[in-house]
Amino acid sequence: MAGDALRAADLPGRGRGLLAARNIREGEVILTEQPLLLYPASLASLPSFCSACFRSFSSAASPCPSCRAAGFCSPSCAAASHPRLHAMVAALVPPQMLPPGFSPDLTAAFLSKDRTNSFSIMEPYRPEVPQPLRKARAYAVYPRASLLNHDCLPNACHFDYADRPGPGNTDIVVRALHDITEGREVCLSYFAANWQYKDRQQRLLEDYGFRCECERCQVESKWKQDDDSDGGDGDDTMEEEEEDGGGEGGDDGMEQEEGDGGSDSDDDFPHSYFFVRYLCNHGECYGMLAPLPPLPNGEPSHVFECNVCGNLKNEDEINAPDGGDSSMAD
Ligand SMILES: C[S@@+](CC[C@H](N)C(=O)[O-])C[C@H]1O[C@@H](n2cnc3c(N)ncnc32)[C@H](O)[C@@H]1O
Repeated sequence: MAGDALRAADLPGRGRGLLAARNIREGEVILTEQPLLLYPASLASLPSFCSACFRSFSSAASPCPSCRAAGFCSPSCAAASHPRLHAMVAALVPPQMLPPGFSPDLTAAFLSKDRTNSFSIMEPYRPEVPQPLRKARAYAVYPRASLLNHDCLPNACHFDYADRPGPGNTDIVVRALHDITEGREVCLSYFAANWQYKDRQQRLLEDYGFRCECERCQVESKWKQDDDSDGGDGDDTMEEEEEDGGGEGGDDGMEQEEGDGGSDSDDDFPHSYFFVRYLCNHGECYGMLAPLPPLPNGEPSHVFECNVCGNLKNEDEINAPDGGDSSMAD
């Protein structure tokens, strides 16, 4: 598809955001870019992943000769960013000026607190690992993707392919969930789309500093107060706290209260189509199902890919009465 799909704009009450610079087709890759900044999610994650490329180790790691905390999967990674950071800090700042205990890894841990602009690069999905225990291996800030605002009914979602061989494994790929008209804002959901209203609002206020007034929140704010039983969530977008032991889980609450005034009529739950079509029901991954890019002849692919478990689903299965809880990958 020709032409840049996105343009940045100042949006009242939302800071900057990205608008569709032209009509965008469902499944289109609307943005692919390299991180501006990439750092480990926590010191604890360092032994599991290469500290330069963030791929899982397939053989024994070579420890960083400077800090011994980090490890590398190959000589080229060992010569890459992390050792250069040690050297740069040493060259720029005389050792006596460094605060006690300073290390690049500590710096990375501080950077990981910058929650609002970072995307989590998650551990690979494994069905046996419950979503609350799935951790980020790294955080990444991207020049343009970090301008994407949140909507609880997003029109795009992002993919990362951290263990993919070759260059670009930490690039972000943003795809359109459905057709987007020129001029519309392109938004992601900053966490799994099935979170309950109160959990969404709490997270967005506490971690991102705003009260969400999207179309979905306007409807759901009128619903009976959600149960207070869990703060469940399964965040994989703009990054997730790791050190607090998780505490976030895939919340299966398709959330309207049942009984006691709750009703599942279309009037009360006008966005049910969104969850049927775009929420992955494979295992408990709660990822977004985004159509694959359009075919060379411009036709929609009719195949959807989950951005968490990688499951592929035919549109026919999604439209099946049982929601098609099987997959092309199975
Ligand atoms: C990743 S940044 C997105 C880019 C940001 N708007 C900017 O100007 O840099 C996340 C921040 O954008 C703002 N934001 C994102 N979605 C929003 C929304 N739906 N309504 C209001 N503000 C939003 C919040 O300030 C949030 O902390």
